[in-house]
Amino acid sequence: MLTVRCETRPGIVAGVTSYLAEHGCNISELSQFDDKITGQFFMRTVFNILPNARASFTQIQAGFVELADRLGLVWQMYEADRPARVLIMVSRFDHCLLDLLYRHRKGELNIEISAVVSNHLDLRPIAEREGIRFVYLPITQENKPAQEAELMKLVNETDTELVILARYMQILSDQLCHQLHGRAINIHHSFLPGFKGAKPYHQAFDRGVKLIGATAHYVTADLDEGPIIEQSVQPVDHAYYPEELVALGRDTETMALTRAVKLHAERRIFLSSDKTVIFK
Ligand SMILES: Nc1nc2c(c(=O)[nH]1)N[C@@H](CN(C=O)c1ccc(C(=O)N[C@@H](CCC(=O)O)C(=O)O)cc1)CN2
Repeated sequence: MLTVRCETRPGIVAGVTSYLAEHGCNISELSQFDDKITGQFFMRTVFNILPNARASFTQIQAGFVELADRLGLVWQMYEADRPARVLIMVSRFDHCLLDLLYRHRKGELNIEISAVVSNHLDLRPIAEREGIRFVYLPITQENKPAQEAELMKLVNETDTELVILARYMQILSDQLCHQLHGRAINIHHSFLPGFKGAKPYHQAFDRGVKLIGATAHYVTADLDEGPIIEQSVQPVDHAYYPEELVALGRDTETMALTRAVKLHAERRIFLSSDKTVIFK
């Protein structure tokens, strides 16, 4: 797989596809977007190296540098089926963790789970039952910097590519958000931009909405403001009390988060300033 982003200009698609064809590759998937507002160009290509190709993946990767520099590309080339290494952060709610573990076990998510990290012990049995390392990092205002440093040490030691906040209920510091820029996904239990912060289902009940939802987004220092990846909604009516909205919300949350993780793991998402470009 090859992902590319750059200032838009003629000849990028032709240059890239010609290079791959000349090196004995067959393109099986190609998506592109030319953002006329930002002047940015995005492309994702899936290709296979034909049996009679004279170049190996490593040689194709190395040979691409000259073309990429000439076209001013920001690019990455991957072994398409290499799983993305993820670390899952949880607090006390288990529904998003259980759904991710189930989809992973069923082979629906091309991920490798390096650890489950929590500020509570409630969900340790779930992780241990799956044979996944569980790391307990309780958070207080006093120990937050030290605990976040422990988290980053774990992220680096395990070569984690994506941190998933699966209803993790502590606010990450600005420094940690900067360190995890573009590689931390949170599930917010409302249809953003509505009902930010804590207790969105009670806010929804008080407002009398007819739809509730959940939003998976990249984590930024601005709470619930990160670039949106996936949203899911469900119809409700006057008969849904807050506890019923919470119960229904478990469906929208798991659906939005799992889809977002799948899109990230398949390298289908590009960050474009404070928004996303996604090739589904
Ligand atoms: N820097 C960020 N950190 C986190 C974000 C984010 O968008 N940016 N999202 C949250 C998840 N979340 C909403 O989706 C959320 C979680 C917790 C709170 C909150 O007020 N927490 C209290 C403590 C609550 C507790 O201990 O149970 C607090 O931290 O003071 C608001 C929103 C995850 N982190």
